[in-house]
Amino acid sequence: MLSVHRVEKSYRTGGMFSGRRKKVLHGISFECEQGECLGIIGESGSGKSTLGRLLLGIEKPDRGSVYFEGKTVADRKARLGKISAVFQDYTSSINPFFSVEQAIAEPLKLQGMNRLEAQSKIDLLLYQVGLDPSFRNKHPHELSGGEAQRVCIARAVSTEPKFILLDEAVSSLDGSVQLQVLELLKSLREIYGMGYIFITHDLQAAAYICDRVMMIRDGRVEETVQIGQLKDVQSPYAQKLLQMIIA
Ligand SMILES: Nc1ncnc2c1ncn2[C@@H]1O[C@H](COP(=O)(O)OP(=O)(O)OP(=O)(O)O)[C@@H](O)[C@H]1O
Repeated sequence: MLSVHRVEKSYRTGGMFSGRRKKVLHGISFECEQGECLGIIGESGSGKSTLGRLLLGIEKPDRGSVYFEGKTVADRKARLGKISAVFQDYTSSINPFFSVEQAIAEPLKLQGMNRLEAQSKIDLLLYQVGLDPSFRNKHPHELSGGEAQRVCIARAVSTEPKFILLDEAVSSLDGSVQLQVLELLKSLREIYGMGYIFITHDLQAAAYICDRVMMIRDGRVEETVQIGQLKDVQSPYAQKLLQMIIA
């Protein structure tokens, strides 16, 4: 379904005229099946968000390729409405001048849905993410972090994508709100059957929601493991991450 072949990415370092580059991703390959929740975990700076941007097709790899349903994600048509994303920074993810209704309606309009259909879809989505209809006319500054992230999730789900990329989507939320949003993501996955790519530095959150986790270190895949086999990880780095949860 989502297939990544030997992607490499580097960025220029030391200013515009510097020839120096830092390699961030070193030949990463993996696959993610329809309906699967794959966690991508690693320490800060390991390249998780860079990999996420390549999966979304918003940045191109220097080498290698990302295919979704057999087509390259570089082709916007191949991914429009089929892959969506929720980021950590929910406050800047929503246009501050938009009401909740307008924010959720935006991707539906892009898909050509008419106003009447969009209205009933927004009602359903608000209900599914646990927000009552009075939220329709609120603006981002009137929402708590958890409420704003629910709006971002409603918008990401609105086009019924095959995949949602969640980049540190619960990391800024308080413990209990984080758990509520993870529960929400689980229930939406049951309703819509979509897959998640769950990028996080938090192995505990990944263990809660993912079927499988891929651990990356310095831009390389260190180990990939089914959640049920987490305690049997082999590499010292994976064992260290595991120890951090147990401790
Ligand atoms: N646009 C960019 N230009 C230059 N360097 C970049 C760019 N994006 C990322 N990097 C560098 O690539 C490396 C990996 O960054 P990335 O954000 O992918 O890591 P991460 O694992 O998501 O980290 P975090 O958990 O802190 O968000 C870092 O050293 C970062 O400084």
